[in-house]
Order: sequence, then C-alpha cells, then structure tokens
Amino acid sequence: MALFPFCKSPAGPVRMNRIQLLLCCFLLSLIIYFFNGRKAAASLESAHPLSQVLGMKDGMILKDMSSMKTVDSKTPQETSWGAPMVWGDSHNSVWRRAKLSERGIRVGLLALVVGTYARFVRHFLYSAENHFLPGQMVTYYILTDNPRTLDPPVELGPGRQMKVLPAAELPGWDRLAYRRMVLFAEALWGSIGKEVNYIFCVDVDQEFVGPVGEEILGDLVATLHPEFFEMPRNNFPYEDQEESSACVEEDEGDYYYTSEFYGGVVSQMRRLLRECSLLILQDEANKVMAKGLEESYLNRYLIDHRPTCVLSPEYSWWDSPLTAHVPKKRLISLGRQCEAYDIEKRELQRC
Ligand SMILES: CC(=O)N[C@H]1[C@@H](OP(=O)(O)OP(=O)(O)OC[C@H]2O[C@@H](n3ccc(=O)[nH]c3=O)[C@H](O)[C@@H]2O)O[C@H](CO)[C@H](O)[C@@H]1O
Ligand SMILES: [Mn+2]
Repeated sequence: MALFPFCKSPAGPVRMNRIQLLLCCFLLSLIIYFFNGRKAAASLESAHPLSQVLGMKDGMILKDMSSMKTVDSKTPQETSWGAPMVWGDSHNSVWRRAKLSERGIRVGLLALVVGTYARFVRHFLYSAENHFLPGQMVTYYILTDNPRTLDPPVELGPGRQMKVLPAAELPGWDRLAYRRMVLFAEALWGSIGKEVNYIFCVDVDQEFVGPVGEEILGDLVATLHPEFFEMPRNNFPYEDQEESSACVEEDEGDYYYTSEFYGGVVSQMRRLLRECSLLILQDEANKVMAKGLEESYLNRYLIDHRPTCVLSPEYSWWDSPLTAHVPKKRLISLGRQCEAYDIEKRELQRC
C-alpha cells in the first residue's frame, strides 16, 4: 500500500473512482514492465560467451534472488526432448533437490589417478567433501597405479567412504585415452555395481568450487562442454573421419558434451561404458583414433542415447575466451584451465 499512497484517501480505506483505478493499473503495468526489461537485459549480457571475450567479468552475475529468476526466465530449462537442463539455483533444481534428498541414495564418484595426476587427487577429494552431495552417502572409487598417494587417507565425513582400486601403470595419455573407459567399465561390472545406485565418472584434475547436490541425479546424465554451449551445431568438434566408429554425420547431434563429468544409474552407465569401450577397441584394432579421444566416443553414444538429465556448464567450467558465462561455477577443470593460459600465466600458476 505504501507503494501507492495516492491511491489511498487520507481518511482511511481505499475508495477510488474509475479514473483513479485506471491510473493505478497503468502505473502498476509500467513498474512491472520496467523490472522485467531490466532482468532480461542483465541475463542477455551475462549468458553470452562473447561477454567473456569482451572482458565482462563476474560483476555481471547477480548474487541475490533476482539471479534465480534470471536463470529461470532466460536460460533454457529443458532440452528439445524434454530432459531437464540443470542450473543449480533454478526453481527446478530447488524442487529436484527437495524431492531426491529424502531418499536413501548411494552415489559413487569414480576417478582414474595414474602417474603424475596423483598430484591432483587430495585437492579433488577435499573439494568433493565440501561440495559434492553433502549429507548423502558417497563412495569415492579411486583407480590408481599408486595407492600410496592416498596415505595418510583423507578424512571423510559421516556416511562417506573411499575405496582404492588397483590399476596397472599406463604411461602416456595416448595409451590411457584408449583404456580409461575400459577400466571404468570393468570396475562397474565388479562390486561397485552392487554398492551404489548412481555412479559419476570424473576427471581428477578438477575442483568442486560450488554446491553440487541431488539436482544432478538422473538415469543418464551428461554435462555440456562450456566452450560449445550456445555455439551453432557446425562448430561442435564431433568426429568427422568416416573410418572412425565415433563419426557423426552433419545432420546429427544436439549438444557437445564434456568427458570431464558424466554419470547415471548403474545399469545405464554399464551400458554406456561397455558400448563406448567397444567402439574405442574397434577403432584401435583398425588403427584409428577419434580426434577428441574419449570425448568423441562419449558424444557419439549420447547422440544414439540421449541423456535424461543435462547439466549446464556450471558443472564443467574453465576460464577461456570461448567459455560460456554461467551464473555460478560449481566444478572447474584445473587441467583445461591451464591449457587455456598463455605461457607466462602457466609459469605463474606452476602448471
Ligand atoms: C593429457 C592430455 O593430453 N590432456 C589433454 C586433454 O585433457 P582432458 O581433460 O581431456 O584429459 P586429462 O588430461 O584430464 O585426462 C583425463 C583424466 O584421466 C586421468 N589421467 C590422465 C592422464 C594421466 O597421465 N593420468 C591420469 O590419471 C585423470 O583422471 C585425468 O583427469 O584435453 C585437453 C583439451 O580438451 C588438453 O589438451 C589436455 O592437455
Ligand atoms: Mn581433465
């Protein structure tokens, strides 16, 4: 009422004639129009990858409730096939978290840690303890050639545990890129499959920097690659060698997904890992390797089996001139971040 003092007679209850009533409605519409217009402008500026190129930084990110409305009103909330597109602060995510958090869910996080990548594992685990499904039962499965890396063990919260699984040493990413999905597939056919409901495969050269909750849970979950979000389809680096089993035709494909973070229920993940491994082994036998390595096979599979839940680039982010601007960063790739730095900055960051 204080907003419209002129609508109220000084004597007490509101008594307006028709002209006053019309005037009030007009003013009200003006105010609504003004606020909506501002929100739309803010979201347009903040959502576009060009804002990065032009040097616009986090100052554009709205940190109060209005940012939630921005996410809801301007960013896509679902895919063309009806799967949710997940932005952690959206109303959909709040609802999904509330719905799923009450169930007794067991979630596994599966990472490969071989050779020099052992330097990432502790930091990765600390950050996951802080941000990854807090309060839920989480098991970290660490496939490693050097279990001593985890000695002394990282202290974990209640309901959370770690299992170290042996992996033979496979020097060089060239060889490892052929093997990671095979190793993951084997691990999932073993005891992991009975111990958890959901499993997420994750690169260990990453850090959780914001909350990642039950909103990420789905039957088959893939994450949008931050450099190709909102890019036209013809920019996606799908495999184009016809002899590769990861090859994608020009009229195929909806999104380009990252291999840094994907998951789902155990049955779906067993299928994904088995089928991708078969494609990789088939190409290896034919002496072909897709240019995007593992990521190409994952993308091929996800064209044939569309994910039921698509995570926005909030869940796979690093700073580069091409990266989409996101309302909140939740999981960032330290390795890919390093790749995006110039030589000077790499030396400064010691990476
Ligand atoms: C090694 C390599 O060429 N990485 C390239 C690959 O990053 P990616 O992020 O695709 O691969 P990555 O180097 O992070 O390797 C994937 C994951 O495999 C595991 N792992 C990998 C290698 C290793 O020696 N030990 C180990 O444990 C580890 O969990 C790692 O997180 O693509 C990027 C661009 O998209 C950059 O070009 C990276 O330089
Ligand atoms: Mn990585």
